[in-house]
Amino acid sequence: MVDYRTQGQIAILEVNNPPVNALSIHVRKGLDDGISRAVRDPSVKAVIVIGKGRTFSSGADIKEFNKPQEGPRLTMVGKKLEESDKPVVAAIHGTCLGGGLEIALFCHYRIAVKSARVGFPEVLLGILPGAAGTQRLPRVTDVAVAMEMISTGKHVPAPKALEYGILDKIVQGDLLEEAVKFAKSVMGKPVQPCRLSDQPVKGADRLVQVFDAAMRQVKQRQRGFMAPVVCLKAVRSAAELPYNEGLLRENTLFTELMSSSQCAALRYAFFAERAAQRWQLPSGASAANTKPVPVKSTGVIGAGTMGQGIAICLLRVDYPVILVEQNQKLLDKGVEMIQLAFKDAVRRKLMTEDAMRHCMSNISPTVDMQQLANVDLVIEAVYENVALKQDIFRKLDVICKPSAVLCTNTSTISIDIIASATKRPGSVVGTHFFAPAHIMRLLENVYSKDTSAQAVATVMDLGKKIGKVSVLVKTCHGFVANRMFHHQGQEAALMLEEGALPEHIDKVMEDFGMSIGPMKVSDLSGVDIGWRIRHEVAKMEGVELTSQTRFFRGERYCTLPDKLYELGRLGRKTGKGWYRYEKPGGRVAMVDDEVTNLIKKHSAEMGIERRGISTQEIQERILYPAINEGFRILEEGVAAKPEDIDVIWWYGFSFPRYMGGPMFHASQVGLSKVYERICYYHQNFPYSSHWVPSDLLRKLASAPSPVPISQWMSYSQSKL
Ligand SMILES: CCCCCCC[C@H](O)CC(=O)SCCNC(=O)CCNC(=O)[C@H](O)C(C)(C)COP(=O)([O-])OP(=O)([O-])OC[C@H]1O[C@@H](n2cnc3c(N)ncnc32)[C@H](O)[C@@H]1OP(=O)([O-])[O-]
Ligand SMILES: NC(=O)c1ccc[n+]([C@@H]2O[C@H](COP(=O)([O-])OP(=O)(O)OC[C@H]3O[C@@H](n4cnc5c(N)ncnc54)[C@H](O)[C@@H]3O)[C@@H](O)[C@H]2O)c1
Repeated sequence: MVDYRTQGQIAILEVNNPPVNALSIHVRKGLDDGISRAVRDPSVKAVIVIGKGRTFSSGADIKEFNKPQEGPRLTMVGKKLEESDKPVVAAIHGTCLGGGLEIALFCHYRIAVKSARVGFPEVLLGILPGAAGTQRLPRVTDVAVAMEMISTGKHVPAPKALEYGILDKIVQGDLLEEAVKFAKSVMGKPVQPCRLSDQPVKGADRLVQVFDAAMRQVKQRQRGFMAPVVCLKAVRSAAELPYNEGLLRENTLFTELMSSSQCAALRYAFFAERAAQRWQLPSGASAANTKPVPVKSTGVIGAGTMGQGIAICLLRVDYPVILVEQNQKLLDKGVEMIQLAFKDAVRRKLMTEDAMRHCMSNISPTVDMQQLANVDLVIEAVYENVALKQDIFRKLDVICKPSAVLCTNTSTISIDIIASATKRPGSVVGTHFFAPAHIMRLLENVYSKDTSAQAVATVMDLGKKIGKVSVLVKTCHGFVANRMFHHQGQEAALMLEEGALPEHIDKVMEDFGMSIGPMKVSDLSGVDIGWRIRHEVAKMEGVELTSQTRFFRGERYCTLPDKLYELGRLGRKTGKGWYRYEKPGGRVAMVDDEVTNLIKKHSAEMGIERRGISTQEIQERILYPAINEGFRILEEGVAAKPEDIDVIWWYGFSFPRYMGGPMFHASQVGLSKVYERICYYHQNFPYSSHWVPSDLLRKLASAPSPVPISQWMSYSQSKL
């Protein structure tokens, strides 16, 4: 796990723990033995710590977190490195994260290649750097930088780390050769000035202002999330206490966080997200045995809200995009909006002017679908209308080359239905982006009964290339995300007519931890989207939905969202929806009396006496129907595992990751309790089928002891 060798008077400790050199027990032991041996050996005059493979070190081994600590502790190993009288140089490439950076900070010098990145991502796991990181970083760089890095977990590129004083030098060429040269240059120099534990905290005189400002930011950015707050307190203690006392304080805070439910949720999230990438089809084809179609050119059909965002995603990573619209006016508008989004990114320093010009030069706008003849992959993003989508796919079948992957961004329509319009259903696959498509990280990829493994591999790979988190699900109406979210929308509307207001519902859910409440989400996606879906379904079933409709498909139906749509209040894009915005496309949601009056008038018309609705009721009526639907989705095999559902919620709906997603949340609340409340609402609202408890939930809730989330699927299969 750590190879020890000498090169002249230099000892080299090479960490070798693929794939990312996590500091597992054998690595800590290897480093401990290695430094002792180097210190003992009189012929050794300097030491280099370096990582083999793709990275220096990704930090502590997260898989060891729930187990009793064995072997030397990281702080003990670090202390030995620091106490060595022979200079110790950390030679960094790839990533140097968490415990990896702590090890580097115990070394007397740090050099790195330009492409390296350093950081303390512990906060994203709900903990803090617990091997002296909170005490040592503010001694090597300014306390403000330390607070920012530790409370956000952001990776810092090597040139910035050099500027911050975290690195001593950036080297070019072979890292080990450069490290040897560097080690020779410091051989024999006293190491005492390089021991961070002896250094004062930098910028301690500004501690109070820096701490207050950082705390304000953290609380505003990440409401309810404990770890960043505790991280800041730990760094503050570095400036307030002597080094050894600071270490004890860090340890106390670390232990507190490590045992929290938020940390458990975030560890779950870390592995769940990676597990989602290991997709498998019922045929046995999987990520491991399927190659994607090479994609060099792309097409997007529809330059509306979603088409624009999707095109931006593709252009940003250098894919040429043929953008197709139904007429020149809408095409020009779409291109203009894309340009505006890029300009905004330039203004916010997220890209350079040159990069923007390059992206724009890669768009070929057209109203002629024939231009798509040679593209490798097309994404359709026209209105949510079955006949229209089928017509488009019929044409694509004729126009596109045989190897092309034909994707649809439909948010609800079964991929089977769309694919059936072509003679190559194997090439048709859902790529469900979330609004705003160039910002939201989720890509819900959807396979039909015919989708080929290669088409699936292609869209999963595309997701990675454009920086999305992809989750693969089986087709059905609404897939996973919208199928679950739909019930939230229904319940929210029903609560509005019973007595709640949009701002109440949003406040409760935002206090729960959602970054924006469901009514604001509806405004963001567009009130027309839901309207189109409901009316499309009604049309297919030969039903006319009117302002008087109270039941649809045997279910209680609330016409409020339809009334909003009929007023032209389509959400942010028209500057009015459940809220008022400063302008069309505006972001600041303001309570609008017109909406309050509309809701109250609607309740009166429906003969409903409005009542106060408690926080608990709002929370449960928003979350539990979605959770119940999540269990049905698992029962039907639409999602392969609960973890996939939770990934969809973090990235598609900004569900607070530190609460683990709706399915993990249910497991924390206790399935028997969740089941009991769902039964209660089912009794009270018998005309809403989303309250009919799922069989899988019932089975798991009645298990003799709680079934861990990782075993839900195997438990349910064993009970079939
Ligand atoms: C217990 C008491 C300790 C007290 C002391 C505290 C010490 C310290 O302060 C705490 C920490 O360091 S906390 C740690 C702070 N550090 C972090 O939070 C860094 C977390 N890691 C990352 O951010 C990314 O993995 C990298 C950027 C390193 C690589 O990204 P990439 O190239 O896209 O690759 P990828 O696909 O992401 O990973 C490849 C495989 O490696 C696996 N794995 C990865 N890291 C692991 C780890 N630390 N561990 C175990 N496994 C880890 C990963 O699961 C995956 O496995 P799979 O079976 O193939 O699925
Ligand atoms: N808006 C969302 O939040 C969201 C999220 C995920 C998925 N979706 C889905 O994405 C799709 C598009 O939604 P949107 O919100 O971008 O709609 P939109 O109304 O903003 O844009 C649709 C665009 O398609 C164009 N179009 C229609 N017929 C066309 C044709 N024959 N050829 C070329 N272009 C044509 C329209 O002119 C329009 O510009 C829908 O299927 C929707 O369900 C929307």
